[in-house]
Amino acid sequence: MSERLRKILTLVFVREPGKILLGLKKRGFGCGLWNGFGGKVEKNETILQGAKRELVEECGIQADVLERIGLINFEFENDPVIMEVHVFLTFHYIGDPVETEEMKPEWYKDGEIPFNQMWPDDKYWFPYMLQKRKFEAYFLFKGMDTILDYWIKESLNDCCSSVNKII
Ligand SMILES: Nc1ncnc2c1[nH]c(=O)n2[C@H]1C[C@H](O)[C@@H](COP(=O)(O)OP(=O)(O)OP(=O)(O)O)O1
Repeated sequence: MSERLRKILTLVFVREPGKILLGLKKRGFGCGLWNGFGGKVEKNETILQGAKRELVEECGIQADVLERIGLINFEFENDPVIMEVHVFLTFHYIGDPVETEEMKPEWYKDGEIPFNQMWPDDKYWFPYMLQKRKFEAYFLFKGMDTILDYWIKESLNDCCSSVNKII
């Protein structure tokens, strides 16, 4: 089997009944798009620790309990790197969201999520996340805007990555 490089990332959604906290990415990958809060997992931390750290860093919110709700693998055409994104959810958090150098947070009603200003894959898997249905998904992208292939299934294994090499 050929060696694949995996980038492990987190993505956290803070919820209130009927509402979700999104952040407008102000720089870097996904700049100008609304998303949850997260980023690369560092070498000295677990995926869960990385998720909690990024949530504090990006919007000042502390969440002691995060529920792992989804796992999404992203591939880009002609790119050997697989992005493995671990999606978490919480209704229990401490603090008010604050704008940071990286993200501008804003609450959205479940029915008013700005999918036209989000990653194109989000509209496929958000319904699972919003309904607390665990899911796994795969998306093959051409560039940043075009989805060439994808699948979603309603289940989530306990095991994390089949990492050959984490970058
Ligand atoms: N296609 C798609 N849909 C939904 N969400 C995402 C993607 N691609 C993604 O990368 N993401 C998510 C996964 C992460 O939460 C962020 C990207 O993290 P990034 O900003 O690259 O990581 P940081 O560690 O914060 O980066 P620095 O700017 O600090 O270097 O988007």
